[in-house]
Amino acid sequence: MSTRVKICGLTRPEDIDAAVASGTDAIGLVFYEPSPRSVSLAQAKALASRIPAFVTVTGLFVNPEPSFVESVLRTVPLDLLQFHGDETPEFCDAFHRRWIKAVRVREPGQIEQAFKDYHAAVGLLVDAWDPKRYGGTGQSFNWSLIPSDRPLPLILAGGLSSANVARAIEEVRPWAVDVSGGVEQSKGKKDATKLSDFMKEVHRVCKTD
Ligand SMILES: O=C(O)c1ccccc1NCC(=O)[C@H](O)[C@H](O)COP(=O)(O)O
Repeated sequence: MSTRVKICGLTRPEDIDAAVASGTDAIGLVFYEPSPRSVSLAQAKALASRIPAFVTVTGLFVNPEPSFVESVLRTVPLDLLQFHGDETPEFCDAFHRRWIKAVRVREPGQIEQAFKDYHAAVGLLVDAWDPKRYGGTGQSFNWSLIPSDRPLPLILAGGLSSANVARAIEEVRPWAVDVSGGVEQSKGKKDATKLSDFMKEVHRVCKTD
């Protein structure tokens, strides 16, 4: 088994370099101002320029204005859009880019419904629900709510770290895992040791499988 990894919420050049060196498959840049991990267009352009071929540059949005997404796309070479709010399937599909949709899981049946509603996505990201925040909460959720029948690649997020990612992969068998807070020293600043420990755990559990 091989589980892909996306590291989300990077804001510093040195964290991009560490994430790329660790072997991550994708990097997430947050375009959502209330987040402590939010990046400006200029910052994002500079960060993206450090990311080599075959590492996916993902732009994360929460209920954006279409004109904002378009302005980001004109400036930053994004490979993939991630919609982490209450966007409709039609909205997500309007930018002529590949996209994934995040679902904040709080009740049974929600993921099954999202697979139907967002069938045009290239993946479904499942994250913890929180009453106040859209994501990056550092909280996990009840993985037994994740169905085994998955019409789209499933990306597991929410409260992952080197301490639980191996168990998460064994129990959930996701296409990919997504981490932010679990590899940070403080909000928006990644920790090179935590990052490398996280990747080692993913590679260890994938090798033994
Ligand atoms: O990272 C943020 O601050 C954020 C804010 C608003 C919406 C989404 C956000 N992050 C989304 C991600 O893809 C995170 O990686 C995911 O929520 C998991 O975060 P964590 O539980 O901290 O690993």
